Amino acid sequence: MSERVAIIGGGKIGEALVAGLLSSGKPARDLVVVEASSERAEEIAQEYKVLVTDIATAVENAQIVVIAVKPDAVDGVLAELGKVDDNNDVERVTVTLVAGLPAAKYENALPAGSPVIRVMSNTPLLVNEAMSAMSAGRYATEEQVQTVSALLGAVGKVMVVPENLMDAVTAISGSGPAYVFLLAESMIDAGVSLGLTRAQAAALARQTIRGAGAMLTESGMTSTDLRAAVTSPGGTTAAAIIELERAGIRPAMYAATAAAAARSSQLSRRSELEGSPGNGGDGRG
Ligand SMILES: NC(=O)C1=CN([C@@H]2O[C@H](COP(=O)(O)OP(=O)(O)OC[C@H]3O[C@@H](n4cnc5c(N)ncnc54)[C@H](OP(=O)(O)O)[C@@H]3O)[C@@H](O)[C@H]2O)C=CC1
Ligand SMILES: O=C(O)[C@@H]1CCC=N1
Repeated sequence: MSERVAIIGGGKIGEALVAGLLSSGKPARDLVVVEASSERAEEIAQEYKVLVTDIATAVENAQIVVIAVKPDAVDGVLAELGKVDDNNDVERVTVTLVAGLPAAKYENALPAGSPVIRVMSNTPLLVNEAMSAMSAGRYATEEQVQTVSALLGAVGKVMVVPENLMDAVTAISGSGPAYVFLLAESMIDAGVSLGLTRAQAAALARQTIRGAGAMLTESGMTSTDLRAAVTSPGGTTAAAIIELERAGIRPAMYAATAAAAARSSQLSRRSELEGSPGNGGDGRG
Protein backbone atom coordinates (compact mmCIF):
# COMPACT_ATOMS: atom_id res chain seq x y z
CA MET A 1 0.00 0.00 0.00
CA SER A 2 1.22 3.49 -0.77
CA GLU A 3 0.45 5.67 2.24
CA ARG A 4 -0.49 9.29 1.84
CA VAL A 5 2.08 11.40 3.68
CA ALA A 6 1.37 14.96 4.84
CA ILE A 7 4.49 16.98 5.64
CA ILE A 8 3.97 20.03 7.84
CA GLY A 9 6.88 22.41 7.26
CA GLY A 10 8.46 22.66 3.82
CA GLY A 11 11.83 23.99 5.00
CA LYS A 12 15.21 22.34 4.59
CA ILE A 13 14.37 18.97 6.14
CA GLY A 14 10.78 18.90 4.81
CA GLU A 15 12.02 19.59 1.30
CA ALA A 16 14.78 16.99 1.61
CA LEU A 17 12.16 14.41 2.63
CA VAL A 18 9.88 15.31 -0.30
CA ALA A 19 12.77 15.16 -2.78
CA GLY A 20 14.07 11.87 -1.39
CA LEU A 21 10.66 10.17 -1.34
CA LEU A 22 9.89 11.28 -4.90
CA SER A 23 13.24 10.04 -6.20
CA SER A 24 12.72 6.74 -4.36
CA GLY A 25 9.56 6.24 -6.45
CA LYS A 26 6.79 7.57 -4.21
CA PRO A 27 4.12 9.12 -6.45
CA ALA A 28 3.67 12.89 -6.09
CA ARG A 29 -0.08 12.34 -5.51
CA ASP A 30 0.77 10.60 -2.20
CA LEU A 31 2.66 13.61 -0.83
CA VAL A 32 1.16 16.81 0.44
CA VAL A 33 2.93 19.72 2.10
CA VAL A 34 1.82 22.48 4.45
CA GLU A 35 4.10 25.51 4.48
CA ALA A 36 3.69 28.79 6.35
CA SER A 37 5.76 30.93 3.99
CA SER A 38 3.83 31.55 0.76
CA GLU A 39 7.03 32.11 -1.20
CA ARG A 40 8.45 28.82 0.02
CA ALA A 41 5.12 27.05 -0.63
CA GLU A 42 5.23 28.25 -4.23
CA GLU A 43 8.81 27.01 -4.64
CA ILE A 44 7.97 23.54 -3.31
CA ALA A 45 4.85 23.23 -5.49
CA GLN A 46 6.75 24.34 -8.62
CA GLU A 47 9.83 22.22 -8.04
CA TYR A 48 8.20 18.95 -6.95
CA LYS A 49 4.67 19.16 -8.39
CA VAL A 50 3.16 18.13 -5.05
CA LEU A 51 0.03 19.62 -3.51
CA VAL A 52 0.87 22.41 -1.06
CA THR A 53 -2.21 23.26 0.93
CA ASP A 54 -3.76 24.03 4.31
CA ILE A 55 -3.38 21.70 7.27
CA ALA A 56 -6.97 20.39 7.26
CA THR A 57 -6.81 19.35 3.60
CA ALA A 58 -3.33 17.92 4.04
CA VAL A 59 -4.06 15.62 6.96
CA GLU A 60 -7.39 14.45 5.57
CA ASN A 61 -6.80 10.88 4.36
CA ALA A 62 -3.10 11.03 5.32
CA GLN A 63 -1.90 7.87 7.06
CA ILE A 64 1.35 9.57 8.08
CA VAL A 65 1.59 13.18 9.28
CA VAL A 66 5.19 14.40 9.49
CA ILE A 67 5.98 17.46 11.61
CA ALA A 68 9.05 19.25 10.21
CA VAL A 69 8.97 22.72 11.72
CA LYS A 70 11.42 24.37 14.13
CA PRO A 71 10.89 23.42 17.80
CA ASP A 72 9.38 26.82 18.64
CA ALA A 73 6.72 26.40 15.92
CA VAL A 74 5.52 23.02 17.21
CA ASP A 75 2.92 24.39 19.64
CA GLY A 76 1.35 26.33 16.78
CA VAL A 77 1.20 23.19 14.62
CA LEU A 78 -0.30 21.13 17.46
CA ALA A 79 -2.95 23.84 18.02
CA GLU A 80 -3.77 23.78 14.30
CA LEU A 81 -3.93 19.98 14.29
CA GLY A 82 -6.27 20.16 17.29
CA LYS A 83 -8.71 22.27 15.26
CA VAL A 84 -8.79 19.83 12.34
CA ASP A 85 -12.05 17.97 12.23
CA ASP A 86 -11.03 14.35 12.59
CA ASN A 87 -14.12 12.42 11.61
CA ASN A 88 -12.69 10.29 8.81
CA ASP A 89 -11.74 6.63 9.34
CA VAL A 90 -8.07 6.94 8.50
CA GLU A 91 -5.73 5.44 11.10
CA ARG A 92 -3.06 8.12 11.37
CA VAL A 93 0.45 8.14 12.84
CA THR A 94 2.24 11.39 13.65
CA VAL A 95 5.98 11.40 12.92
CA THR A 96 8.02 14.20 14.42
CA LEU A 97 11.36 15.12 12.89
CA VAL A 98 11.83 17.94 15.41
CA ALA A 99 15.03 18.01 17.46
CA GLY A 100 14.78 17.87 21.22
CA LEU A 101 11.04 17.51 21.77
CA PRO A 102 9.87 14.21 23.29
CA ALA A 103 7.13 12.04 21.77
CA ALA A 104 5.12 12.59 24.98
CA LYS A 105 4.75 16.27 24.12
CA TYR A 106 2.78 15.34 20.99
CA GLU A 107 0.86 12.54 22.74
CA ASN A 108 -0.26 15.00 25.42
CA ALA A 109 -1.48 17.55 22.89
CA LEU A 110 -3.10 15.23 20.31
CA PRO A 111 -6.33 13.30 20.99
CA ALA A 112 -5.87 10.63 23.69
CA GLY A 113 -4.11 7.51 22.44
CA SER A 114 -2.69 9.13 19.26
CA PRO A 115 0.26 7.15 17.90
CA VAL A 116 3.48 9.17 17.65
CA ILE A 117 6.93 8.19 16.38
CA ARG A 118 9.92 10.43 17.07
CA VAL A 119 12.56 10.47 14.34
CA MET A 120 15.92 12.16 14.01
CA SER A 121 16.98 12.16 10.38
CA ASN A 122 19.43 14.31 8.41
CA THR A 123 19.67 16.30 5.18
CA PRO A 124 21.23 13.48 3.10
CA LEU A 125 17.53 12.56 2.74
CA LEU A 126 17.90 14.68 -0.37
CA VAL A 127 20.12 12.06 -2.02
CA ASN A 128 18.50 8.97 -0.47
CA GLU A 129 21.43 8.57 1.94
CA ALA A 130 19.80 9.70 5.17
CA MET A 131 20.51 8.24 8.58
CA SER A 132 17.21 8.16 10.45
CA ALA A 133 16.86 7.00 14.05
CA MET A 134 13.38 6.34 15.36
CA SER A 135 11.71 5.79 18.75
CA ALA A 136 8.10 4.73 19.04
CA GLY A 137 5.89 6.63 21.41
CA ARG A 138 3.69 4.72 23.82
CA TYR A 139 0.67 4.33 21.51
CA ALA A 140 2.43 3.48 18.23
CA THR A 141 1.84 -0.10 17.12
CA GLU A 142 4.51 -2.42 15.75
CA GLU A 143 2.78 -2.19 12.36
CA GLN A 144 3.03 1.62 12.40
CA VAL A 145 6.71 1.39 13.36
CA GLN A 146 7.23 -0.95 10.38
CA THR A 147 5.34 1.39 8.03
CA VAL A 148 7.38 4.43 9.05
CA SER A 149 10.59 2.40 9.00
CA ALA A 150 9.80 1.32 5.40
CA LEU A 151 9.07 4.92 4.40
CA LEU A 152 12.39 6.15 5.83
CA GLY A 153 14.19 3.04 4.57
CA ALA A 154 13.39 4.18 1.02
CA VAL A 155 15.48 7.30 1.59
CA GLY A 156 18.40 5.94 3.61
CA LYS A 157 19.25 3.78 6.60
CA VAL A 158 17.05 3.39 9.67
CA MET A 159 17.93 2.51 13.27
CA VAL A 160 15.45 2.00 16.10
CA VAL A 161 16.71 3.47 19.40
CA PRO A 162 15.24 4.03 22.86
CA GLU A 163 14.10 7.63 23.15
CA ASN A 164 16.68 8.44 25.84
CA LEU A 165 19.40 8.12 23.17
CA MET A 166 17.84 10.73 20.87
CA ASP A 167 20.02 13.59 22.19
CA ALA A 168 23.13 11.55 21.39
CA VAL A 169 21.77 10.56 17.97
CA THR A 170 21.01 14.21 17.20
CA ALA A 171 24.58 15.16 18.12
CA ILE A 172 26.14 12.49 15.88
CA SER A 173 23.94 11.96 12.80
CA GLY A 174 21.37 14.78 12.94
CA SER A 175 23.96 17.56 13.09
CA GLY A 176 26.74 15.34 11.70
CA PRO A 177 26.52 16.38 8.03
CA ALA A 178 27.44 19.92 9.12
CA TYR A 179 30.67 18.63 10.72
CA VAL A 180 31.61 16.94 7.44
CA PHE A 181 30.77 20.08 5.44
CA LEU A 182 32.93 22.10 7.84
CA LEU A 183 35.75 19.61 7.29
CA ALA A 184 35.29 20.07 3.52
CA GLU A 185 35.34 23.86 3.86
CA SER A 186 38.53 23.80 5.90
CA MET A 187 40.24 21.34 3.50
CA ILE A 188 39.33 23.61 0.57
CA ASP A 189 40.67 26.74 2.29
CA ALA A 190 43.80 24.84 3.24
CA GLY A 191 44.25 23.69 -0.37
CA VAL A 192 44.03 27.30 -1.55
CA SER A 193 46.65 28.28 1.01
CA LEU A 194 48.93 25.64 -0.54
CA GLY A 195 48.56 27.13 -4.05
CA LEU A 196 45.61 25.21 -5.57
CA THR A 197 42.81 27.16 -7.21
CA ARG A 198 39.55 27.11 -5.21
CA ALA A 199 37.94 25.00 -7.94
CA GLN A 200 40.80 22.48 -7.86
CA ALA A 201 40.77 22.33 -4.05
CA ALA A 202 36.96 21.89 -3.99
CA ALA A 203 37.06 19.08 -6.57
CA LEU A 204 39.83 17.28 -4.64
CA ALA A 205 38.09 17.65 -1.25
CA ARG A 206 34.63 16.64 -2.55
CA GLN A 207 35.77 13.44 -4.23
CA THR A 208 38.08 12.55 -1.32
CA ILE A 209 35.21 12.82 1.19
CA ARG A 210 32.91 10.90 -1.15
CA GLY A 211 35.50 8.13 -1.65
CA ALA A 212 36.34 7.91 2.06
CA GLY A 213 32.62 7.78 2.87
CA ALA A 214 32.12 4.94 0.42
CA MET A 215 35.04 3.01 1.98
CA LEU A 216 33.57 3.53 5.45
CA THR A 217 30.25 2.05 4.40
CA GLU A 218 31.39 -0.56 1.87
CA SER A 219 34.81 -1.94 2.85
CA GLY A 220 33.72 -3.66 6.06
CA MET A 221 36.84 -2.18 7.72
CA THR A 222 36.85 0.02 10.82
CA SER A 223 37.65 3.72 10.56
CA THR A 224 40.82 3.06 12.56
CA ASP A 225 42.05 0.41 10.09
CA LEU A 226 41.14 2.57 7.10
CA ARG A 227 43.12 5.48 8.52
CA ALA A 228 46.09 3.23 9.29
CA ALA A 229 46.09 2.02 5.68
CA VAL A 230 46.60 5.61 4.45
CA THR A 231 49.29 6.39 7.03
CA SER A 232 52.66 5.25 5.65
CA PRO A 233 55.43 5.02 8.25
CA GLY A 234 57.26 8.34 8.44
CA GLY A 235 55.11 9.66 5.58
CA THR A 236 52.92 12.67 4.76
CA THR A 237 49.74 11.45 6.46
CA ALA A 238 51.55 10.79 9.74
CA ALA A 239 52.92 14.35 9.60
CA ALA A 240 49.37 15.70 9.11
CA ILE A 241 47.79 13.50 11.79
CA ILE A 242 50.33 14.64 14.39
CA GLU A 243 49.16 18.22 13.76
CA LEU A 244 45.45 17.33 13.88
CA GLU A 245 45.96 15.49 17.19
CA ARG A 246 48.08 18.35 18.52
CA ALA A 247 45.27 20.79 17.63
CA GLY A 248 42.88 18.62 19.64
CA ILE A 249 40.62 17.17 16.95
CA ARG A 250 39.34 14.42 19.30
CA PRO A 251 38.59 16.61 22.34
CA ALA A 252 37.01 19.12 19.94
CA MET A 253 34.64 16.40 18.64
CA TYR A 254 33.78 15.27 22.21
CA ALA A 255 33.05 18.87 23.22
CA ALA A 256 31.09 19.67 20.06
CA THR A 257 28.83 16.63 20.28
CA ALA A 258 28.37 17.11 24.05
CA ALA A 259 27.22 20.69 23.32
CA ALA A 260 24.78 19.47 20.64
CA ALA A 261 23.37 16.76 22.93
CA ALA A 262 23.05 19.27 25.78
CA ARG A 263 21.13 21.65 23.52
CA SER A 264 18.77 18.85 22.48
CA SER A 265 18.21 17.87 26.11
CA GLN A 266 17.63 21.52 27.05
CA LEU A 267 14.84 21.75 24.43
CA SER A 268 13.30 18.62 25.92
CA ARG A 269 13.43 19.93 29.51
CA ARG A 270 11.96 23.25 28.44
CA SER A 271 9.02 21.50 26.77
CA GLU A 272 8.44 19.40 29.92
CA LEU A 273 8.32 22.54 32.07
CA GLU A 274 5.95 24.24 29.66
CA GLY A 275 3.70 21.17 29.58
CA SER A 276 3.56 20.52 33.32
CA PRO A 277 0.63 21.64 35.50
CA GLY A 278 1.11 25.04 37.12
CA ASN A 279 3.57 26.21 34.50
CA GLY A 280 1.16 27.62 32.02
CA GLY A 281 1.12 24.44 29.87
CA ASP A 282 -1.91 22.34 29.16
CA GLY A 283 -0.96 19.99 31.97
CA ARG A 284 -2.32 16.87 30.29
CA GLY A 285 -0.59 13.53 30.50
N1 LIG B 1 18.00 20.97 8.98
C1 LIG B 1 18.43 19.78 9.40
O1 LIG B 1 19.52 19.30 9.02
C2 LIG B 1 17.62 18.98 10.37
C3 LIG B 1 16.50 19.50 10.97
N2 LIG B 1 15.77 18.74 11.85
C4 LIG B 1 14.57 19.29 12.47
O2 LIG B 1 13.64 19.59 11.45
C5 LIG B 1 12.87 20.70 11.83
C6 LIG B 1 12.85 21.70 10.70
O3 LIG B 1 14.17 22.15 10.47
P1 LIG B 1 14.54 22.90 9.13
O4 LIG B 1 13.89 22.23 7.98
O5 LIG B 1 16.01 23.05 9.16
O6 LIG B 1 13.82 24.33 9.40
P2 LIG B 1 13.28 25.38 8.37
O7 LIG B 1 13.12 26.66 9.10
O8 LIG B 1 14.14 25.34 7.13
O9 LIG B 1 11.84 24.81 7.95
C7 LIG B 1 10.68 24.90 8.70
C8 LIG B 1 9.59 25.43 7.78
O10 LIG B 1 8.33 25.26 8.43
C9 LIG B 1 7.58 26.44 8.21
N3 LIG B 1 6.53 26.57 9.24
C10 LIG B 1 6.59 27.16 10.46
N4 LIG B 1 5.42 27.04 11.11
C11 LIG B 1 4.60 26.35 10.28
C12 LIG B 1 3.25 25.91 10.38
N5 LIG B 1 2.51 26.16 11.47
N6 LIG B 1 2.72 25.23 9.34
C13 LIG B 1 3.46 24.99 8.22
N7 LIG B 1 4.74 25.38 8.07
C14 LIG B 1 5.31 26.04 9.09
C15 LIG B 1 8.60 27.55 8.25
O11 LIG B 1 8.10 28.72 7.65
P3 LIG B 1 8.62 30.14 8.21
O12 LIG B 1 10.09 30.18 7.93
O13 LIG B 1 7.82 31.15 7.44
O14 LIG B 1 8.33 30.13 9.68
C16 LIG B 1 9.75 26.92 7.46
O15 LIG B 1 9.61 27.12 6.08
C17 LIG B 1 13.49 21.27 13.12
O16 LIG B 1 12.66 20.96 14.21
C18 LIG B 1 14.82 20.58 13.23
O17 LIG B 1 15.15 20.31 14.58
C19 LIG B 1 16.10 17.44 12.13
C20 LIG B 1 17.18 16.89 11.55
C21 LIG B 1 18.07 17.59 10.66
O1 LIG C 1 20.60 22.22 14.16
C1 LIG C 1 19.52 21.72 14.49
O2 LIG C 1 18.96 22.05 15.54
C2 LIG C 1 18.90 20.67 13.61
C3 LIG C 1 18.71 19.36 14.33
C4 LIG C 1 19.76 18.45 13.79
C5 LIG C 1 20.29 19.15 12.65
N1 LIG C 1 19.78 20.34 12.52
